[in-house]
Amino acid sequence: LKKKQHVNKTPQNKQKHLPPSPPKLPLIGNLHQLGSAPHRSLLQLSQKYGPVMLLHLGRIPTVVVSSAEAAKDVFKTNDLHCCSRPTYAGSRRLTYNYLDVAFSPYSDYWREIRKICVVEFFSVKRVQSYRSIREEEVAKMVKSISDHSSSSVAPVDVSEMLFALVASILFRVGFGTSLQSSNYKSGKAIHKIIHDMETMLGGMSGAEYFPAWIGWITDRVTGVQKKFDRITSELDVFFQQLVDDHLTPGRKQEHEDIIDVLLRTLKEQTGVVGAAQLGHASVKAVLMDLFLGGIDTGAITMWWAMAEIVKNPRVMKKAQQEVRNCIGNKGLVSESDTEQLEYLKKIIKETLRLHPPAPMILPREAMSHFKIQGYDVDPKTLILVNEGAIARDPKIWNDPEEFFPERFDGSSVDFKGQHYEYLPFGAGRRMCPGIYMATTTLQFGLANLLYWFDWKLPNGMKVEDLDMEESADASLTVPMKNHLLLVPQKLYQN
Ligand code: HEM
Repeated sequence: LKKKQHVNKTPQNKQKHLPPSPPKLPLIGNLHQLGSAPHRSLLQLSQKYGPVMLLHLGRIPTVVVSSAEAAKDVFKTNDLHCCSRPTYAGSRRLTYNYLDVAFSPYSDYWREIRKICVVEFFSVKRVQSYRSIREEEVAKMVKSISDHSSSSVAPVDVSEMLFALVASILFRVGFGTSLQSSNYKSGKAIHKIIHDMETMLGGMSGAEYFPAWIGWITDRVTGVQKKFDRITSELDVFFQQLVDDHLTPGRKQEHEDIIDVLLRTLKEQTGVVGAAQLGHASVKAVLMDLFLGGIDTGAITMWWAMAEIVKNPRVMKKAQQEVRNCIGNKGLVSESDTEQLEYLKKIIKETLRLHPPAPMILPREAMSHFKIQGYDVDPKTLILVNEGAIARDPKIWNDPEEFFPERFDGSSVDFKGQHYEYLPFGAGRRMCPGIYMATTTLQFGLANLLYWFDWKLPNGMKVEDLDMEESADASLTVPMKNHLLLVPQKLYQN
């Protein structure tokens, strides 16, 4: 009998053409080389070992990709071979055993839940339907900055303010509740809990990297697991309460929020009232994605954008002129106005190039054998694409370290996953579904900050003194190391 041929049969070890690897240590492999800012350390390693490297993170073989061509091999040519996510104890607990979208391995379930989310609440129509919420929340932020600036010359903490803005919008759109009425209340509290979760997920726990018995010991020693479990349970109580509230008969509904949409979809799909009970874990898992993926990415992008704008007075002046010419003395920036702000859009693009909030994208896992730039990749290999490094590659970008929004003048490069030199939202089947939701908030929030206020550094600080260092705590997302403190000066009366 002839043996069945598989298209992607894994070659025998000796025939394999594996990517170059830095030397590794027993047991930990190359883990010690990741450091606290993995996108930076991996860039340095790639300068020595090339744009496709094979590392061993403890027991996990990991291919690290740092060039646009290699990223294209991953996200376009071989997307179907590697569109799964690795399964680790931390993400399993967090996602109710992978009932979410972001961490779920590739499966029929993932295809179905992602489709529901994309069609039901990431669509342009649905995002636009939440416009009045964004307008109200931005107006509240403008008012609170105005009140502050009329009574004080002290700086405002722009970072926390932006966390509060994005979280307030997401809480109302997604959860049908206000941030202030939740336990988290402030941008500061939200920032802290998301940061804690992401640092734990980014660093993962010993159990992921080492054989089970050592992992168990390291986790006990570091206390990571205990903290992780505490926060996960706290969030579960919060999400369950939200689901229960939404099921209360006669509940007053401000609009159809994402929980309503999910509960309705579940009911329609099963056709049986009450069967939605079965799917509550799926609803909570999706809420967890929105909580983790939908707040800090946007807040961090606006935080970096404001820092770059203040650091580059030429850019601030040009952006302010644009928005003020467009709005005039109308006294109101509406969301439709922001569509015309071409320079502001380039500022956002440039911010996402120089400071992508998730510079390592999200890890993928190979499902079958395939090749990247001619190198063999085995099934179960972890694949990390260093998007942050590619977006600063001097072979692709002129003066890559400069913040220069004009580099996008007349350029067709966008972040929709077709330009492999620039992938702040990832690409392929796992690409971020929240792009439109995110960019709508970014444009509208920044347009208002630039229309209503001039922004100055505090205490006679010079732009050269503004510390643009990245935070280095091995988290999934990378904010600025220090909070951005700025003095607002109001230009118009509202
Ligand atoms: C500036 C804002 C944002 C950035 C830069 C960003 C970036 C990313 C990146 C890099 C990925 C991984 C893509 C891949 O693996 O190829 C991702 C996935 C994801 N993002 Fe976003 N994101 C943003 C905003 C949002 C928002 C607002 C939401 C929801 C409210 C969201 C929800 C998700 C989800 C659910 C996934 C997982 C998709 C999947 O695995 O199928 N993101 N995002």
